[in-house]
Amino acid sequence: MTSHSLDVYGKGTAVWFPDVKEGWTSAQLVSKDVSGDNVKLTFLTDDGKDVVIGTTLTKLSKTNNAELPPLRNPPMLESADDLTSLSYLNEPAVLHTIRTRYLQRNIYTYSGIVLIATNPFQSVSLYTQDIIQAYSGKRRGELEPHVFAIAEDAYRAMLRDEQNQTIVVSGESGAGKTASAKFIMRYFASVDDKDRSQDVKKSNATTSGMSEVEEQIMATNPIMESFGNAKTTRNDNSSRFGKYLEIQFDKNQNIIGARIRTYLLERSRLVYQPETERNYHIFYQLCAGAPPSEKKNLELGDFTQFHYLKQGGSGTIPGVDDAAEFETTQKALSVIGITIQTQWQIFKLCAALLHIGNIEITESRNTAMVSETDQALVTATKLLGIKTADFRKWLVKKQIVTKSEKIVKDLNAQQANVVRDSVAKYIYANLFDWLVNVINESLSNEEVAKNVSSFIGVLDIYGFEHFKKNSFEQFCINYANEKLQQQFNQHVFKLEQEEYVREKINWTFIEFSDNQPCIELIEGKIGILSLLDEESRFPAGTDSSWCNKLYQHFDNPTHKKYFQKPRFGNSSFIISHYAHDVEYEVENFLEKNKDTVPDEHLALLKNTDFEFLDDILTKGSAIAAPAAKPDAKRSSVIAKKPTLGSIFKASLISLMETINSTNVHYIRCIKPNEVKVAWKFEPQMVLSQLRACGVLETIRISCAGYPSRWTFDEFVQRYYMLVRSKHWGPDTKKLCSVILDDSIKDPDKYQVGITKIFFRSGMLAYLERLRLDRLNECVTLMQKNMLRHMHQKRYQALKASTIKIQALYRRRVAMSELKRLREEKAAITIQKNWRRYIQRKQYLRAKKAIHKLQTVVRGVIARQKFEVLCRNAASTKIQSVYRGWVARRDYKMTLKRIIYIQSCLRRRLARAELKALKVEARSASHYKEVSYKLENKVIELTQNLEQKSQENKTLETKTLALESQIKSWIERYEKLESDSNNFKSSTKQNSSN
Ligand SMILES: Nc1ncnc2c1ncn2[C@@H]1O[C@H](COP(=O)(O)OP(=O)(O)OP(=O)(O)O)[C@@H](O)[C@H]1O
Repeated sequence: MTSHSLDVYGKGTAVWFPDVKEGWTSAQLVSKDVSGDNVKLTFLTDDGKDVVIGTTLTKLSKTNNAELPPLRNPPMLESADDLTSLSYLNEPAVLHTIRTRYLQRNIYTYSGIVLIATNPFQSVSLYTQDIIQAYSGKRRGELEPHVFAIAEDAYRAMLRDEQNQTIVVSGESGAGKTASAKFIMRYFASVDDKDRSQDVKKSNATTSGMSEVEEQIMATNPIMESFGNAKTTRNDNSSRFGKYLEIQFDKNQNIIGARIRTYLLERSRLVYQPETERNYHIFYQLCAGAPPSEKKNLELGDFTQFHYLKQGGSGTIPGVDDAAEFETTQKALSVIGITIQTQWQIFKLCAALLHIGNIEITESRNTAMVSETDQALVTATKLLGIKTADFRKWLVKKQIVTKSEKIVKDLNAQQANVVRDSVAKYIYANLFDWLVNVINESLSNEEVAKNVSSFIGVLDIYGFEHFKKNSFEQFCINYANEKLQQQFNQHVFKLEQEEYVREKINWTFIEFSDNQPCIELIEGKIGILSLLDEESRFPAGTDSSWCNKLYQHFDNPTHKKYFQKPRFGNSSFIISHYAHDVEYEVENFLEKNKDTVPDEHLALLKNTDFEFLDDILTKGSAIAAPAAKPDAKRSSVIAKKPTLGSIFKASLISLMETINSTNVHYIRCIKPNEVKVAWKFEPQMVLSQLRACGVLETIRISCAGYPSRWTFDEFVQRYYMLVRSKHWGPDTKKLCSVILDDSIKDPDKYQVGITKIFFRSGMLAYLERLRLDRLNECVTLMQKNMLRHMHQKRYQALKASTIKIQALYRRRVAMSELKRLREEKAAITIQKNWRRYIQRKQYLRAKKAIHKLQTVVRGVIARQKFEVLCRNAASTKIQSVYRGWVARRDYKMTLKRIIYIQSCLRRRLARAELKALKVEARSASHYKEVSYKLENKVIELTQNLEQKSQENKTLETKTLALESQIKSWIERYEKLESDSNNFKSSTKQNSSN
């Protein structure tokens, strides 16, 4: 973890403070006070508490700012799928990222070359055939982090580099190692590699889509789990052994075989299980699933019948049907090629072990006793094919061989129990080894071995363990983890430095705390293990004598860093492992290390009538001591039986040789909570595992170098805005240099390689802050421009609207003007017509007046004539004619009056109508129509006028006719007058005559 200058701690800076419950809690710097040498920083935590840090600049520079809280990453990095892309690579950042992702249901996260897998404790849909196919052919990083990506990576590396591969899966019990290893196996067995030529693809595929050998490899899982897994408090299906499975490929990349190597099977479980735990599954399966006849033969009953099965008090596992599991185991054994007959021999041996456990050992006067008729003893020896009496004898007695004689001594009950259990453990361990051997022979025979071109190994091994009470098992497990951690560190640094060299950047060797001294302390020539072996070989050796030797050798300043004697007591020692200090109780170390079975029992077992037992003892032992190099000086009996410690050391050395000859990939499984509840994240628990699996240590080490690296393209894409646009161009490397020169003043903070830029820790966060500031500036500028643009748009819209309104208004005014003009024109026309009409009327009136005058004149004349006629006593005819004329004239007058009145009426009507039409015409919408109407009215009126004039003409003609008649009447009247005159004159003459 690198420290950061005080400048980085600006107001608002997010940091982390340790928290008892959450591991770390986030806080923000709310005030920073630097006066002279004094520094006062006040932080406000997320849960509302103030934290004040008061220090001095001198102190800070001395401690390299160690007092300052670790910095929190910018939000965009906080759920990064690779921890190495975090700018501040510190413990809280790592924890927070894994936690954030886990709560987002992302169980996988990369930490550089490591895949961190956080157990979901729930079935997740991440392992379907579609997903398997999706990862096929993809490079790591192309898709979300996944166990398949690691498997694919290993496969591709094997093809590309023609190098064997190893995937190391580690983690504490229940973290998901076996689950991950099985997903990897399934991936290889069922992936359909697109790059593989069609003719070699799964040529001998079965109905499952897998080849026969792939099915066999998958079948190893139920077998190994039945015989090597058990229910523990931490995991219902806990593997009680380490396993390295080599999946073997031929030159066509077909899986052609497999080979299993196992490590340190927990033998003690066979004879003792802590509360709530179980023995190996196979025993419960056998009791639940064996047919009645077999049960009878093997004298089996319910599991509660057996001491070795009922000590934990937990015979069943929720959700697990042991009888059904028994069937699965049998099927798997058949798939591997173990005949039904052999299978029942295996089960017979298992039954015999259960009966051994039931042999009752009593004690009398400090001497162990076993009844001759003990049913369990009889059944066990019957099933094992050994002599009951001999077996009984060597259960309660032991033989001490000296140079001169053999002495037989009684054992007490406790010792006898140890002997009984050691025989059972020995047989079971050999059975287990034999099974592994058979599986290997079946999956990788000589023929296969000849064609193996490369392999991918999957190491499913127990992670670092530290409990309240730690014993031999934890010691071996932690020793293995020390070895693996060393390999991991070396690998990471090798890779790291290879990359620095490849990228041609200046680098100095990064110092890291190598755990070699700790390994040396354990496995060295005069190390803890060799002292243990030595003590185990001494007949008088005890745990405490061994412990004292340890103190003598290692409780000194030279070893202080890795070995300590506890302050109280003399029965334990502390080893400072890379992950944790662990205190080991020495009790039973020797016993467990020796794991001895008395020679008498060995001999007895060797002489068995049960051929299968003989077979497993021969083959099993062969595996159990592969690399043991017995010391020739030691007694022959002991030399034959290497200690468990030496076996483990030898197998571990061999494993490390294998691993070191391969290209290694790492999966660290994390158990997020103790109660096995889905999606529950207990930060403290995860933190301790991250420490234990070396993730935090690796991160700490990688921070010493250049932990963050970006390709030029990636870098330019994210940070191009940090420089002016005139620098932007297609040459990304050049642009990177410009950005870096401009942004980072201290050249030690980064290095430019051939394809990448390497940054010191914290630099990305710094660049992110610059980027954010720049974006904020841009945002302000954009806001300004946007506001201008918006106002401009609004102004333009307003202007356009105003112009439109103005145009509309003008149009409306013009329209009304037009309307007015049109109305005016119509009025003029009406007036013109009206005037014409009036003129016509006047003319007619004048004409009528003339006629009237004429009539009057004529009347006067006629009247004068009539008067003359009257006066002259005109004839009655003339008078009557005259009266008739008067009557006609009156009639005519009346008629004319009527006509006049009618025309007046019509005129009034026309005027009213015209007025109405005018009103109508004034309405805008009907203007045209009304004007048409008016025109029509005018036309109609004109027509009326014409009709009237026609009528007038008729009247005129009639008047003329009347005039001519009057004329004729006048003429006749004049004639009549002349006649009357003539008549008068004749009358006068006559009278004169
Ligand atoms: N990826 C996963 N998806 C769903 N469940 C899982 C996953 N990984 C682990 N588990 C669950 O966690 C349980 C414990 O896992 P597993 O047995 O693999 O742990 P382990 O690390 O091998 O433990 P041990 O060291 O005790 O053998 C499994 O039985 C399974 O229920």
